[in-house]
Amino acid sequence: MNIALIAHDRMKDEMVNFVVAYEQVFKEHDLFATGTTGQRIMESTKLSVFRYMSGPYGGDQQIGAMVAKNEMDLIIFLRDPLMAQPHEPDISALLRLCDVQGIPCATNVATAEILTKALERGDFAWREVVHKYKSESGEK
Ligand SMILES: O=C(CO)COP(=O)(O)O
Repeated sequence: MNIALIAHDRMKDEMVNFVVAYEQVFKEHDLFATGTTGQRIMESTKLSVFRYMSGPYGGDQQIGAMVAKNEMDLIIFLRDPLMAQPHEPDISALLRLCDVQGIPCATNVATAEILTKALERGDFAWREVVHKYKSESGEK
């Protein structure tokens, strides 16, 4: 599965602690992140993370492009609910695209934990059908 990990600055410690706790689950998957979040995760784990640009410089939009193409299977996006972000339109756009494509998206750690346990249990197997269809149909 393709999984995106994104955290705003005041949420980054929480993200790192979460990913460390579930490293054994995440190591079975392809991980993507915005720039700084990905760097922090790689510094604290043995995981390899494909890093897009930092969020304010377009990273949310780059991940959004994958979501638009139905290539992302799960998003964990620990948003800061108490601080306005300069790139709020990009954040809203990413969340909107998750709803367009029906992609599970956790915006707090409690939801992230439930979705990660579901991932571990194999509840995301339905996404393999999407990947298979896309590769067989040549859909871009
Ligand atoms: O701003 C972000 C998401 O909106 C996160 O970006 P960084 O991971 O580069 O800090």
